[in-house]
Amino acid sequence: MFEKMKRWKNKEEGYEKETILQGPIPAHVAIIMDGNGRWAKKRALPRMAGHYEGMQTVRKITRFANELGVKVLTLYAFSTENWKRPKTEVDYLMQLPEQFLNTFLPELIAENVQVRVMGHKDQLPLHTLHAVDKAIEETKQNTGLILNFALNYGSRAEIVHAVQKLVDDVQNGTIQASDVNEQVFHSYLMTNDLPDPDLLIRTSGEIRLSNFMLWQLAYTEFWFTDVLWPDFTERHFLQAVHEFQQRSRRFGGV
Ligand SMILES: CC(C)Oc1ccc(CN(CCC(N)=O)C(=O)c2cnn(Cc3ccccc3)c2-c2ccc3sccc3c2)cc1
Repeated sequence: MFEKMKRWKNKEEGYEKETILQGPIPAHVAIIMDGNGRWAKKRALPRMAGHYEGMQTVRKITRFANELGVKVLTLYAFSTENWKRPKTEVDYLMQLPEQFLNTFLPELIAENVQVRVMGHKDQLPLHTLHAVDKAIEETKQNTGLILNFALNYGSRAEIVHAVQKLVDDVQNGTIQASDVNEQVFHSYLMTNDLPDPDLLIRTSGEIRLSNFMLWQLAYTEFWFTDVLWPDFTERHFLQAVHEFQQRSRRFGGV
């Protein structure tokens, strides 16, 4: 009994922030944020309540990742195509970024966070686009955590677009076909000035990549959890980082 208790205690201790800070902190964490709708349904709430709670979790985890010393946090708001959603929900979703930035931008600036967008922001409604461009502009000098939102992002489209640009450059003589290697190819991707993710987290029990960063995740540790995104806490984030530390220790070993 005592042994069991001790093991359980150690398990608990494994996730203390102080313990985690003694090990390697993943420089780039990518999160597929999934489960807002299910969270709302479980509580017989409208789906928008799930998105609102999901946005609160974005705020909480951004703050915590920055505290831990994570360098890049890439967030993919995994959402089925908007055309499948009722108009009220799409309208709500499109105003959520402004609400998020209006209340959180001052804190992001104070925390030296740099807001970035990866993907096609031009398809956002003008009012959303203005809020996003303002946040990018007002934080681009910051040198702390890079908060990178994947918007209207698809990895295969990103790779095809990189190939198209590469072919153009070979044809117009900018580079020789023989010069092309993995580093050159990476420079044509949207993440060309970011390190590959060290840790990928996906919530709500889905075990899929959903066309997300397929090239960049080649050597990334994956951590899946049944926890729904609105229920995701700093403690879950610590569990994922602890797991990452356990694995990278083995990676170092033979
Ligand atoms: C710089 C950043 C703050 O600005 C933007 C951020 C995102 C978008 C694109 N966007 C909303 C519009 C759309 N494409 O549906 C989504 O990707 C999308 C789809 N579901 N959810 C709900 C959700 C909320 C929280 C977690 C997962 C999903 C979101 C969504 C809406 C508002 C916020 S705020 C922080 C995250 C977030 C996510 C546009 C601008």
